[in-house]
Amino acid sequence: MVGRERYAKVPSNERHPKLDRNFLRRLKTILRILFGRPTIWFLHRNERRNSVLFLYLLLIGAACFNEVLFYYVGLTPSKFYSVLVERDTTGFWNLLLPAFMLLISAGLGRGLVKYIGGLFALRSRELLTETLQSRYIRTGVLYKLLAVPDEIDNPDQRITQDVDKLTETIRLVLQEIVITPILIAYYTWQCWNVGGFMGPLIIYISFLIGSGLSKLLMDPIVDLVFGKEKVEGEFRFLHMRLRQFGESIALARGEDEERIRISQVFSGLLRTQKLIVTRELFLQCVTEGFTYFGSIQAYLIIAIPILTGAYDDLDAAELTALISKNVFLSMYLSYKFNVVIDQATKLSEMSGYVSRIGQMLDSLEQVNIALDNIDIDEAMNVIGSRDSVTFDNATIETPEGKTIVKHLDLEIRRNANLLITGPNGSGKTSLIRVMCGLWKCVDGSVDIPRSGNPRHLLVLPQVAYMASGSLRDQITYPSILEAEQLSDEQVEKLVRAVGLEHFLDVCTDYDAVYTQEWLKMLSPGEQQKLAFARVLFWRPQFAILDESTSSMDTETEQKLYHQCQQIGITLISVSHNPALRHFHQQELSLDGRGNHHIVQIET
Ligand SMILES: Nc1ncnc2c1ncn2[C@@H]1O[C@H](COP(=O)(O)OP(=O)(O)OP(=O)(O)O)[C@@H](O)[C@H]1O
Repeated sequence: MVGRERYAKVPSNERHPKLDRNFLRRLKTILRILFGRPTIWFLHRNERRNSVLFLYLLLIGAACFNEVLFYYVGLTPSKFYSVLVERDTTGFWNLLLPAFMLLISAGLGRGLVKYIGGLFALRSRELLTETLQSRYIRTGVLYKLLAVPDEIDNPDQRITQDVDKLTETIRLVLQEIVITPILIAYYTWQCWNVGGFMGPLIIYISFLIGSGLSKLLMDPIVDLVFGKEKVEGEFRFLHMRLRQFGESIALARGEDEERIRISQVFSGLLRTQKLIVTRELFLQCVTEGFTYFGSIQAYLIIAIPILTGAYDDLDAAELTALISKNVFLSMYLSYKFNVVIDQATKLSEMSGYVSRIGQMLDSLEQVNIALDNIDIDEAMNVIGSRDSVTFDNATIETPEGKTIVKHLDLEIRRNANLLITGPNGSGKTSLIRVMCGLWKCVDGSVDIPRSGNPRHLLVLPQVAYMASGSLRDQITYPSILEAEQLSDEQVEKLVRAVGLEHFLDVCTDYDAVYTQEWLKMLSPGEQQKLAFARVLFWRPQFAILDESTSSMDTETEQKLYHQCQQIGITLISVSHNPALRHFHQQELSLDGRGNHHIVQIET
């Protein structure tokens, strides 16, 4: 209950992510997924979380080492100035080899930091994606999240794209957040030593002005990045629909209409992107402006002690070397402050992604907690059962509150097939949703064979679902394990039984995996036939056929119904086809206004 209260309100209508407490809470949740909870011993049992932690520590270690190398690279010019002003040939040659070695090491170090950073981002993506998927693709969650459109927009985009972008920005921010403060402290101390307190003071003041300006310019970008990701999702969704319904659109000559709609969404997307680019221009101008100012600032800083006589005792070579060293130190210090400002841009992008992933995690947490606390069957008013399907005084409504049926008392015993009829929209499929636990009764209960086992209850919808997989997988769906047991002879027997023998010439490899191709290899009627092979394979106690033979030729339809009867499968059919009536013993007709009528069918 505590957990439920904590996640009680998912701000689904939240549109403007801010760097506020909500952002920090969500970031904490995401970091916990990546690194786990902090423990006394630092490390925990989950190997993959350990590896993210290990990669992160390695990244920080490599980045620190690289900074040490960079420090020596930065001091090298001052040494060259010193020997060149003195015209010291031996000193010059002695400097050359170590300088080259240093440059090569620094180059390698930089590459290594990027490489480890890449591995860290990849590992983080793996953990975050798998966490989201395991919470999202779960009984009771997937349908709920997709069925309520306002719950979460484009979950697919959040998992496939936003996670990737988030882990990339997290890598950059987490790397700099540790390294930059250490470097700022170190270079401040060094600058102070060379140029006195005025040096760091000037740099700090210019940083404060710069960061104030960038904060001002950053806030609107956060909103825009968030909005852009949403429109990006809509744009991709419209293109996905084009691919999915290409034939229907072509038959209706709807291409112009589709293009106009997509162009409208795309224009909106471009407008948002243009705004982001424009706003980022100002932010970039401030950032870059401060970078250039840093180079002049370095000379201003060293001018103070030189012109006030603090270094009058140095000769020309020593003074040149000192100027060069100071220029490097103060430029690098200002550069590091610019990195801080730059991180602000990264943070603004990150908050957009944290918000989108965080929202999804919140919604999933809320649904998952509800599922964990409640017995699903009981929550759906579906009681695990005996040998029949029973509606006991069941009143069913759509989620919008439209009454489908009131006070339904009905028992479907084994071998007493039921035909559900009624006009379109009267609620025939809704009854099936209730039988499968997707919707719940508002009153009364439904008693069905224990859900989740295709040997007890199998449902075939009107639009056959072609799973991604092999021919073997299609037949044994939803069980991959069963597919591994299915022999070639069984595959051929079942495919022939549903009247698809010609397909065996097309699909000769029963283990070849197809995804989209199923929709092109088989017509809608053939897809229904292949889906029906599942009924013959599983031989369930009850099969719910929701117009699942409507596209088949009459001969095959009759043959398959006859076969089910012979095997002893109890059928619950939704159909408008009077030729199927004689396969049933009773008929439930709905009128669409909440009334129903049950009649026994004479055979
Ligand atoms: N996911 C949903 N969320 C909310 N309401 C829904 C949903 N699906 C269907 N409905 C509503 O429930 C009513 C019944 O729909 P249902 O699909 O059960 O009808 P049906 O009798 O199977 O229709 P058809 O004969 O056209 O297949 C419809 O009027 C529709 O408005």
